Amino acid sequence: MARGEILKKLFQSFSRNEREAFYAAAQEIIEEEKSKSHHLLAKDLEKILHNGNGNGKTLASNVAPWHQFPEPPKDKETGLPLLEVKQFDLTWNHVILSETIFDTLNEVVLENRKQDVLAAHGLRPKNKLLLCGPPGCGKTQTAKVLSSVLGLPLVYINLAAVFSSYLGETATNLQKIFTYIEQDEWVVLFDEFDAIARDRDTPNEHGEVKRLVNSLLQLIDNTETSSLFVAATNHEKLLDPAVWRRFDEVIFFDRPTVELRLALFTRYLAAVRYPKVDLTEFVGMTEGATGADIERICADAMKAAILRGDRELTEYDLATAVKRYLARERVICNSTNFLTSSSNDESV
Ligand SMILES: Nc1ncnc2c1ncn2[C@@H]1O[C@H](COP(=O)(O)OP(=O)(O)OP(=O)(O)O)[C@@H](O)[C@H]1O
Repeated sequence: MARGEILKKLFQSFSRNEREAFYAAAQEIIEEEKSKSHHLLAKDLEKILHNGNGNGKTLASNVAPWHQFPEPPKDKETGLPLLEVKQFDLTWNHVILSETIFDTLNEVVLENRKQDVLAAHGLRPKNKLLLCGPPGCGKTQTAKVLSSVLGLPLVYINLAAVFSSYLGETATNLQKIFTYIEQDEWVVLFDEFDAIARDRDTPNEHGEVKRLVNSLLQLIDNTETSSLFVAATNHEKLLDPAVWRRFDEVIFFDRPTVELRLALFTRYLAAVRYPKVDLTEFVGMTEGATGADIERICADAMKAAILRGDRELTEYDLATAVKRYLARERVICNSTNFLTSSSNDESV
């Protein structure tokens, strides 16, 4: 329909208070912008239409849900979905990162937002990121924030689940995933990227696995969508160095420094008052803790204060929570040492 006609429909439906007709006309405008490849404008309009003034209420709450994502593909053997689609409403305040990582990610966001401008100069944005580092240091959280700030849904793919015991089936699963992804624009998170390399050390399988990694990276390179691909791994050393080179950016999420631990404590205690607590003491006691550890310590301390009926957190609450964390770490460390030494004994 000509643009003038759609605009007339939009205005008429508004003046007659016909919500469904208004919604339909607005949707037509969004589709028209998409067909002109004005994807960012279309996304912005969609957001305004569906989230209104940010109070979470949908304009057309009595109409069908705004965005029905297509049904995810499933693994033939297990019948389990190969991916999940999620939407988040997070900002950069929801992840505590070093300045260097933040700057790199900001650059990636800018390039992806302005991909039309780059394309006009024959350039493409960085769209393949490899996030490495120990568990609980914010890799998944970063992918969620990236999807939020780019205004795109997050497609979550756990590669450990995709890698079927039959390698042939794995290739089919990857193909199914990319057929799905090509239907729209997303941030795509391949979690446990090392699953490709893990437990497959027989010479034959190794060659096969290499082919799979290459085919996955080729699928990413050749995809028609302008999605952002993020791979995350806790075991980057298991990956072939040649794989690293295929990513536009490799970002290492290390355990947080003193400054970052202080920022994490401050972030995760934001909901309570603690005027008599000196956080630096606890920051010092938690060297080696991850973001997830500090989040748990803060939650434990806050729960203790709340259940006691206090509105203020005390030194004692935090000290108890930190001690509990340290004890837990000792248990984990001892049992890992025990498991390692007994497996060494067996091999002797
Ligand atoms: N840098 C961080 N800033 C803010 N929160 C963090 C950070 N790191 C971890 N967290 C908190 O810990 C939770 C777990 O972290 P996340 O899942 O992002 O870790 P991960 O590195 O992806 O670990 P895994 O490899 O086990 O998936 C997050 O949901 C978040 O609440």
